[in-house]
Amino acid sequence: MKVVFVSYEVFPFAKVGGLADVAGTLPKYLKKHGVDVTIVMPKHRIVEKNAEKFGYEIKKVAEGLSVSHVKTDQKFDIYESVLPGSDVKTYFVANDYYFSAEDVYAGPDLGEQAIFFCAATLDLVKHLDLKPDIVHVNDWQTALIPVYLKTVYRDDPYFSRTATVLTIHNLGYQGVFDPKYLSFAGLPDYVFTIDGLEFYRQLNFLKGGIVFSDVINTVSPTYAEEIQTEEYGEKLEGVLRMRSKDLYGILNGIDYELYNPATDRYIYVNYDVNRLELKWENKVKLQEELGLPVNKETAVAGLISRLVPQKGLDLLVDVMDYLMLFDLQIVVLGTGDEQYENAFRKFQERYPDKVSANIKFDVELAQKIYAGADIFLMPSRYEPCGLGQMFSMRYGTIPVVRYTGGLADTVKEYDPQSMEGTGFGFKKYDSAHLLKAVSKALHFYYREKDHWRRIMTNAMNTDLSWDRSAKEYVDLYKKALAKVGR
Ligand SMILES: Nc1ncnc2c1ncn2[C@@H]1O[C@H](COP(=O)(O)OP(=O)(O)O[C@H]2O[C@H](CO)[C@@H](O)[C@H](O)[C@H]2O)[C@@H](O)[C@H]1O
Repeated sequence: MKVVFVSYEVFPFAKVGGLADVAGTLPKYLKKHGVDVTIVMPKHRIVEKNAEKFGYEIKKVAEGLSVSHVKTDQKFDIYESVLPGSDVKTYFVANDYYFSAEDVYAGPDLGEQAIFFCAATLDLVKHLDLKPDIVHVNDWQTALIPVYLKTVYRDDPYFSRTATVLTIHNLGYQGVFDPKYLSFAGLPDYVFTIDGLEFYRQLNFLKGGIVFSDVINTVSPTYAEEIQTEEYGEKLEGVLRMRSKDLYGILNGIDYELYNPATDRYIYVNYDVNRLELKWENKVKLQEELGLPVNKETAVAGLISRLVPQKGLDLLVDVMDYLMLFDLQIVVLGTGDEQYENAFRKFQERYPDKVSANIKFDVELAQKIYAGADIFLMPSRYEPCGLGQMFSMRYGTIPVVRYTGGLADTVKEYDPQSMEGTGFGFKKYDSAHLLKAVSKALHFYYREKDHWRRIMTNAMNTDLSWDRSAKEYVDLYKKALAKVGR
């Protein structure tokens, strides 16, 4: 089975959030399950900058290609590389006007960029003669591809046997633009209806993907259910309910080779489930590096996140002063909305011995926190899957989460009777409940050390690898093929 996997972010070429992790890992595991997969992504400026750091080469394989259907004179080149740690070919759509901003989501015009990328991807597929059985697109930036295929390419024999799969990593980002982009895209007017891409008189790219893809999935079973409700549906619950027969939930995994405390080259000291004492050496080194008082006994809670409303940070901000009454250090790593960046900076000023606010994007420091912290905070308002809690469990760092979406599917409340469970959490979106969950975790950390060890062991022994989920994607591809009569 031939799959073209399309994503706006792919780690390590360019990463902003969890989408990049998935796009940089799932294809490797699909390959292990016999799928012939090729990745396509934009050649963002950062891609070349990351080459040396992450040890890959990138070379031009075609140039000056026109983009079909789009009303533009801009041409594109194709570059090629191989996903590090695998033999998965990766192709890049290169255009200096659209993809040369410092930041992946800056650039001249996100709407035009996405349109250009989607249309160019289909030209790239033909130019390289990739003959895909499946085009697998991810999130709104790539969601127009199924729209193109089911409209202007409808009668093109090259794609007549190609099925489409849309994975929704985050319904909170839909790509909503002025209707005038439709003519720029060269898409027919008839798609601009309530059953198509129209969304409150605007154009909604993700909605296009939901309507036109053969099958759709989200990144956890719980989130697949939640998004069909008003509370989590982000105004798309109606169309998602209409497609519910074709809507699935497949839990993400994490890269077990890259994220392994026994071999991770970014962390201070390697360890595993049988050498947990070494984990605390990571804590001490982390405290030193961040200028916090060094004390192996003190509980350290980490938070690594895009600093946006989705992540439930208002709950944390709300209870920070109370949390500071505990013997607890809090290490934050993130960038995002100014209000949260400033809030955490202020807490660091107010509690310099207890709070370390690292307002930056730093993959190495992230690993050091996953390894060095005792507790990982993830009180999300909603969470399609969440990778942070999985990385932290793999490193024996106990998650404290709000049980929503993928957090509910991956973290199990610890039960001291059965000694089963991998973390602590709460359901109601309320800061008092977060406070209670953190104090429960601290109770076990300080007073029930045997139990704490057991929770760490349970967390580290949980299977969060991609193996299981990659197989589910293969089944999903088969369902998509059945939809096009194959
Ligand atoms: N400042 C920083 N420095 C270094 N690393 C940082 C960082 N800020 C965040 N990260 C990293 O970015 C990733 C975040 O992934 P998540 O899945 O937890 O959330 P995100 O909302 O981005 O992803 C969306 O897509 C994924 C993939 O499907 C879903 O799991 C998730 O629920 C959905 O919201 C992690 O690898 C984390 O370590």
